[in-house]
Amino acid sequence: MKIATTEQMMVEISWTAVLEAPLPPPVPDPAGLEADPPSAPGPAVSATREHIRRKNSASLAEPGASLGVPGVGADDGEPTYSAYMVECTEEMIRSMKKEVATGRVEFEIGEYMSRLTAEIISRTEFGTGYEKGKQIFHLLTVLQQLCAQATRQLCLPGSRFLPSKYNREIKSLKMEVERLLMEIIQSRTDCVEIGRSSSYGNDLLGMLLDEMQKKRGGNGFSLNLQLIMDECKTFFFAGHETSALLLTWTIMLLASSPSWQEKVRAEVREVCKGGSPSVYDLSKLSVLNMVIKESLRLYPPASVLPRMAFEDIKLGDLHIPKGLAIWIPVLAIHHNEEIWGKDVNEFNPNRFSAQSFTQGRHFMPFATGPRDCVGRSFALMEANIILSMLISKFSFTISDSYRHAPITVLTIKPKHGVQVCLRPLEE
Ligand code: HEM
Repeated sequence: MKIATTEQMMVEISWTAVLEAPLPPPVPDPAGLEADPPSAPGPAVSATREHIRRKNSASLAEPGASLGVPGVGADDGEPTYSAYMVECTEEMIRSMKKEVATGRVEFEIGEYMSRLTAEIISRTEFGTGYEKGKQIFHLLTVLQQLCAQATRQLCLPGSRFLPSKYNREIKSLKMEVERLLMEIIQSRTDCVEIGRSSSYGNDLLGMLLDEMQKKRGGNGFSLNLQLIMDECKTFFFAGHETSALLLTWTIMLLASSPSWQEKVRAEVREVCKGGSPSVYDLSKLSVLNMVIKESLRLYPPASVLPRMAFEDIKLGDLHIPKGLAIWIPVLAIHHNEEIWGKDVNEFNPNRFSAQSFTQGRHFMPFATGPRDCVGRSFALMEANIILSMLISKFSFTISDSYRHAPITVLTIKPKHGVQVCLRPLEE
């Protein structure tokens, strides 16, 4: 038996052996691995995440919900996430068409996808307050870039407490973000307190506030505001860049592969008949779904998954001691020739066709187990809607200025962006 001894360092093990090892008992945590305790969400937050997971899965499974009806869902008249997605994509397509009309041909599509997914998550989280939401997310993006800089530098213990220019900048950005978030939260709670509204709203923030209130049994209202603010930030970080990257890489792959682009377009035309996609349509877009999966295999936005062993565990012939930090190398697993075959590095969506594909534990763009992605259905619905709308309005080819340079800093990004040439299609 091999013994992994060094704590807090990356373990070098045979991932194929681990993946083939029988799974330990499923309760309470299938792999005996869990995310760091400090990041574990509280009960109200977990309930909200579960609500989102169910709401998303239900809306994907529910046939007949027309996304074309502006802002209205199929069942209870509340605005649906999908309606926001269609609306925001229509706005982006209109602005792209205007630019094409002025003679512009080349677009750095990553920028557009990043703006679009930020717009969608801002609306989903903050509903009508999304203008302020966008402002918050802009500040969070700057904050994220600043923090990413720190990962590339050698940090001495305790250096984050020094009054350096860098630390002061981070502190003032954090304070500004929290001030804006507090303003939004305060105006919601005020509306309920003075009786102008009976609920905190149908958006993500409203759901969080409702859950917190329920947990307090409706008595008085002293919310854990820090928890709510942290959760708002988590959703933005977790659901913005990952989705933008999925879309950007998929467009790069389709722009480089005219035959797959044509296959997807033909399918979208047949299913959507020239209109906006409905939730019912999405489940029929099988070619597009295969393309999205292959894109997630080749460029999984989350390239590694950090875990910590909470107890001694045995995986195959490998002993993992309690407390060991483990990084699950998703990118390496998705590019393992033993698992995927000789064409592992090629774009071949056919490998995900119903006949040939068994998902197993080898395909994990959204992780697996109890801490998998709660936004999975949301992300897939968003990708299907945006790609089907874009592909029916434009044909795209990869530009000569594109330089293929994926870089990995937790997520996999195109270092120099993805430049594509757009040509509007006849309506
Ligand atoms: C293509 C898009 C996406 C990908 C590839 C992705 C991937 C992942 C992965 C791999 C994890 C697990 C991380 C870990 O355990 O270390 C995760 C967690 C999470 N994701 Fe996503 N995600 C995507 C989109 C979204 C969206 C759109 C949302 C929100 C609407 C979202 C919300 C979350 C949240 C809240 C968690 C933490 C769950 C928990 O800790 O219980 N994700 N995501």
